Amino acid sequence: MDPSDQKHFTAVDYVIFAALLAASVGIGLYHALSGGRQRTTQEFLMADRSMSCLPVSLSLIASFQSAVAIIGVPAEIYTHGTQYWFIGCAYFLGLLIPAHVFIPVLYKLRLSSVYEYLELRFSKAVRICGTLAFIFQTVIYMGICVYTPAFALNAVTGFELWAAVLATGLVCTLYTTMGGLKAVIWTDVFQTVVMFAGQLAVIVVGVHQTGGVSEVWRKVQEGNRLAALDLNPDPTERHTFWTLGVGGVFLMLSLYGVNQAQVQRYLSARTEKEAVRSCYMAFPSLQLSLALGCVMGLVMFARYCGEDLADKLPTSSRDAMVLYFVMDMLQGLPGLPGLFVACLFSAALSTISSAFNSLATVTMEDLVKPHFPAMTEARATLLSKVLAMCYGLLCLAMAYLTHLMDDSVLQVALKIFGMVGGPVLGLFCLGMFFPWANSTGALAGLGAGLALSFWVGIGSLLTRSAGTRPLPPGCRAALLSDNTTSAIHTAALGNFTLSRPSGLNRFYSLSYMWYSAFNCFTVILTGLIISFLTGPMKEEDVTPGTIYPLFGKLLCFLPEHLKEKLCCLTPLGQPRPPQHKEGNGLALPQEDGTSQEETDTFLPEVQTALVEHETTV
Ligand SMILES: O=C(O)CCCC[C@@H]1SC[C@@H]2NC(=O)N[C@@H]21
Ligand code: NA
Repeated sequence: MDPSDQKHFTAVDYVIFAALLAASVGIGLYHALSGGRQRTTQEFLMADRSMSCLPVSLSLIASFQSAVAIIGVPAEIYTHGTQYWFIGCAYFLGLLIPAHVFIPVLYKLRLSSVYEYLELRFSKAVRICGTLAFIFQTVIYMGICVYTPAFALNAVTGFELWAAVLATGLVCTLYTTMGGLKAVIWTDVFQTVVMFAGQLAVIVVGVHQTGGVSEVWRKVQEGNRLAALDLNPDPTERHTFWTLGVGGVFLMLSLYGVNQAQVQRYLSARTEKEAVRSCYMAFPSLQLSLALGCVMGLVMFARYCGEDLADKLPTSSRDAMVLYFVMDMLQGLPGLPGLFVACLFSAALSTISSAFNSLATVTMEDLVKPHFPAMTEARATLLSKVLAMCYGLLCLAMAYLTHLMDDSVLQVALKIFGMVGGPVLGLFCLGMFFPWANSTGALAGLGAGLALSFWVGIGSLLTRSAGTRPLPPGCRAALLSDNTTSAIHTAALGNFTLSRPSGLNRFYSLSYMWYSAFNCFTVILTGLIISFLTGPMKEEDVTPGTIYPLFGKLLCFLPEHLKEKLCCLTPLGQPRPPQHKEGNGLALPQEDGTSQEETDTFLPEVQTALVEHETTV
């Protein structure tokens, strides 16, 4: 890249970027010195369960909208067209099911770690496996999130790579360690606003500099970037309505239904209704952030017509190109490049802080506290803070590994969610919807799910399965300028049919958008088969409140007596006929027989069961 193309920041830009970091630290400091001053784990990890739905809903967006999406979505649209936008269809069920299936079950159990559910429903071993899977997935994902903004910045502006990574990591560790979940949620709110502002600025300036909306629309149409509804049922087709709209639902459920970072936000809400409302309020913000990313990609296409700017960039990665486009648009408008960089780092910080905090929570609740029940509050809180710091340093190391991957960062992130989040989602579905499932089945299911998902995931990396090659560059204006160019493009389009993979290669070329669904079903199927082979659980052996009567709801048209016969169809929260269970089984009668619906508070018998269970362990 010749020096004339190097984009530079003005002093104003650095001031805006520094102001963002300072504001985040300020919010963290405020929550460290106000309220209960983060002296208990209930406050540090659960925000005293006092949050209202607005900050929770914005924090839900921020947790999984990082620089990966800010850079990755425009790069995706630029390269492959707007097919990816259909993932927005997955947001309906992707948020409705968490709101009406997962939250009602998880909220009433008043957990701190979502993996406590796995012990209540199955066994301690299943809980530990779920926790370890989550830690593995989140540490890798954090690495990508820290590395992405720093790498993109460095590629375009020469901004010192490791200075940016360290700045991000340290600032984030600082305010997360000081202010706990309250600080993380309120910085998420602030950072989400900065994120939207930065993307909007680029779009407005970009459209203006590319000749206005009609000009952008014309070029985008000619470059055939506007994807039609692709109903191709082929599961190896990378992006179709089915892989994005249906496969995407399972991706959303693994994140917004059972991921610790999101569940912790639901559980930090004042009441269950506030938690459900925050899910509904997340919907428009999610659609807005998806739209901003896609429109930014279209404007970028109208500007460069699909060229890869190889002569201007040291790397052919489309991700870096997005930053080049932004600096190209905002150059000469002092403060705006700084705003966009602030937007990029806001996206990264809000995701990384959520990851730190949720990692510290599950490590404390699932791995430490069960072995040190007598630990004092002060020591537990101190240990939580030390953990947040250790995870911060660990993710800087993961950032280094990330730059070894040459795939688009969005693709890598979504693959990780599918490979690990999918099996964990399957574990929770097995537990909530199938009362017969036992812990042997759950462990076998999780093992099968992870084994298969890594086989497919690594297989697809090794075979570099063709997948969908990028659409050819070019807007008609460029084409018409030179007949030979159009001849070359026609030729390129001509042999554009993909070589149909066969046999095992077909298995490896399964679209990464199907990983979540595929792995989820593998876990459920294997889990049920093993459970029936090793003696299915009886309804009365299952801990009260850990089952969601899915079939009861689906078959609500059946007469009551038939439902009773099918055992698991007692609707959620109906008083169970009193029965006594000897031994250390978790099943205990509900003394007062109140329906769970009425009690938004902790189920007393589950509390005693858990304590009893732990003392006998
Ligand atoms: O942006 C990231 O850090 C991760 C990539 C996006 C994760 C998924 S994609 C569907 C859903 N919508 C979002 O905004 N994030 C999640
Ligand atoms: Na974020």
